[in-house]
Amino acid sequence: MSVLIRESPYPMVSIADATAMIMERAQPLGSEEIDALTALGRVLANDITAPEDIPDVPKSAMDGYALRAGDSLAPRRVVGELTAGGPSTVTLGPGEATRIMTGAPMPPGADAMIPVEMTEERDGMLYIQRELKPGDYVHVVGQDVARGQTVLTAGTTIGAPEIGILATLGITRITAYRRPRVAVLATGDEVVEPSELRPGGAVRDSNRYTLMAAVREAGCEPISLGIARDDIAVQRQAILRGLEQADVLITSGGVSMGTRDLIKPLLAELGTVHFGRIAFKPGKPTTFATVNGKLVFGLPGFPVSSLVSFEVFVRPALRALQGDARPFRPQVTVTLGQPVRPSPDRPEYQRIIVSFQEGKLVAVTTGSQNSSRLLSLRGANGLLLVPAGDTVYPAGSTLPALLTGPLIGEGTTW
Ligand SMILES: Nc1nc2c(c(=O)[nH]1)N[C@H]1C(S)=C(S)[C@@H](COP(=O)(O)OP(=O)(O)OC[C@H]3O[C@@H](n4cnc5c(N)ncnc54)[C@H](O)[C@@H]3O)O[C@H]1N2
Ligand code: MOO
Repeated sequence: MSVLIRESPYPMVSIADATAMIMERAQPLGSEEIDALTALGRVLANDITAPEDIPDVPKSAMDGYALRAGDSLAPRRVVGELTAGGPSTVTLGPGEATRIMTGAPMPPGADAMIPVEMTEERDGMLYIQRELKPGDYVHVVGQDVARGQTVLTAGTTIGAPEIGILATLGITRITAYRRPRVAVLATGDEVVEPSELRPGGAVRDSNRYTLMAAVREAGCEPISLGIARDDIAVQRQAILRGLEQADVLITSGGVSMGTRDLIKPLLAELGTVHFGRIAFKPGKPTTFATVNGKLVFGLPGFPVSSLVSFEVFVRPALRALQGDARPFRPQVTVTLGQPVRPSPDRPEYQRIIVSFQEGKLVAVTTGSQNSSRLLSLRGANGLLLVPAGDTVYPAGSTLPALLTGPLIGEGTTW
């Protein structure tokens, strides 16, 4: 029979030290050329400079008439019509105007335009109701983008506007950081596939599916390594298989003090364990190692500990590996909408719902913060940073929080 070890050989590190140990090893993986117009969610590896002015010629900003401002209020002869994309057939002389539509290039000779609402046209003549200055209602060359301007910087995550900017400039290929492949392994004799018949006392594997979804949300490619039972040879083989296929390995379970908690000794055998315990709740036994330069995270088995440890320690690393210039979630100050009891021995990341109310970010917790209660993460858009202690924080006091999802609000009210 194996023996229970009474004291962990791993020193308890602080959240800040754990983060520093991870982030110094989370360097971008390299880059590749990809299609720009389908690059949603990818991270740019190079700055993008505009190769041309947008617009490249002066254009009409409205539907109306192009004319010469110097002709003042005198009626003009209407000599043609210009549409966006149509042929440019007109050159304006003094006393002349041409109909022009929004987005059509200004004709030679014209220096302003007037919207149709400010005009009348009778018998081929244009009458205008106000004086114009040169440049009025004209979209000038380079007004939207100037040639040579840096329009996007390395480390930017491509969203819808960035795709539009690239399309506008005719940039159809970009260099993006490679997306990390992340292998996820569940461990435990009691853990079964959610689709299997569950023997009494067994636990369905929620962690692997939760973590793979979180990996995808973090912009990476998840690889499932299945469930490894609590056997050192089986787990060793699964870890090695994961490291062959992936850039990062995440395991779930088997990191605390039980006789079947095999992950820490295995990682120590295969590589270097940088820390094996964090003064942090939920997720004290979270373990970080490197094996042949690859990052390995041993996350706890409790479902909440697993996902909160992922959010706090793994996600920033995954964002940094793909070159994100801002790998961390934003930290804000929230006002408590209810009293909050701290954990006596460890700083705790309580799951909260943050909403914007009367000019303040107000946080309420998601109910019981038990490490096994996955419902405490349902609907949460933040993690409240509660320092260790004995004194309850009353409603109305303020604490720092990480925003992990969109703020709750009522939409626009004017
Ligand atoms: N004597 C001590 N015991 C424990 C300590 C300690 O310091 N001393 N730490 C506790 C803390 S804190 C945590 S967190 C847990 C984490 O333990 P493990 O990572 O070893 O997790 P397991 O024992 O394997 O499992 C814990 C719990 O989670 C369930 N589980 C496991 N895998 C999955 C999965 N894939 N999907 C869903 N649920 C899963 C498992 O059945 C257990 O109920 O240790 C404390 N113990
Ligand atoms: O760190 Mo454990 O997650 O407190 O239960």
